[in-house]
Amino acid sequence: MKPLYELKNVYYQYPDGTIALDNINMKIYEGEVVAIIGPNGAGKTTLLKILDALEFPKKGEVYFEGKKLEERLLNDIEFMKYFRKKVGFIFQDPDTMLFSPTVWDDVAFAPLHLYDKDTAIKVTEKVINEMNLNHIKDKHPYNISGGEKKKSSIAAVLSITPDVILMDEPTSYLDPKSRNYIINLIKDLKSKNKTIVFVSHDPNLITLADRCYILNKKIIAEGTPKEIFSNVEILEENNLDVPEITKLFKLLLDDKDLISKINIDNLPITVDEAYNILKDLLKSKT
Ligand SMILES: Nc1ncnc2c1ncn2[C@@H]1O[C@H](COP(=O)(O)OP(=O)(O)OP(=O)(O)O)[C@@H](O)[C@H]1O
Repeated sequence: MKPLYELKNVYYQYPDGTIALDNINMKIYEGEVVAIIGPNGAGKTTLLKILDALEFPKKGEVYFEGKKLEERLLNDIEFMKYFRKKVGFIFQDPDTMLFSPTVWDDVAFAPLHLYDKDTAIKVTEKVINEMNLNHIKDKHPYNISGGEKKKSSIAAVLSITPDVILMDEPTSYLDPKSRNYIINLIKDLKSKNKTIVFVSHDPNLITLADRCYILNKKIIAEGTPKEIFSNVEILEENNLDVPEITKLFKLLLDDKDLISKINIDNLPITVDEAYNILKDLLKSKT
């Protein structure tokens, strides 16, 4: 199967000399959910910008559907329209994405550029309803809460029904209920075979990924979320959060008196996983 994206030896340096990405090789397949984790300043946002063709590598190449993403290609109006409809980027800071007089106008902005007026209105209403934004649709985006801004900015991207969704910290600014909403949204998008690449520190979100990369300018590790989170040393070395529940199980497994009693292949990342392990363990003892 051909990858949707292929990055070959990608190197990116900002004009002030800061090296953000160094020798990145990566393939992303259609329908995959890929999580990017890494410490502050690791180049995660820069990588998403490169996948969205907002920036281009200074060395190396990025291919999308076999075509090399470069300025020349994006200057081709046909391709640019195709690509902007196909790939949506949800920025970390919703303020950078909301600029219209009302939330409704922000969600309608891209559809009005892509479709005829009636279709644009229909898709806008649909997303506003699906994302429960009716109560704020006539408000100015300055006058809504951080979480509502985040949801509005997500709606503004989903309104173009992109096949590929790039998300930078989608659960930041959100309370537990809204975080769960995003988790369910990602599950739903995954079930519709959307390709999702997200940057996050949230273990509940990262467990949804098929694959996970640790990035720190270079690719430090790649694997399933379970493989990555079981490697507590590599997480700590790269200044990454180890979920508390994972730490607890590591302590239990490191306890020589308990070792023979706990038999698990991978450390749990979430409370649900830990619950299932403990449930089986307790059942086997009764
Ligand atoms: N416009 C810019 N000009 C110069 N340097 C920049 C610019 N934007 C980012 N950088 C630098 O590039 C590096 C990578 O930044 P990037 O925003 O991609 O990291 P990140 O992993 O997303 O960080 P965070 O987790 O803090 O959001 C950092 O050292 C950052 O200071």
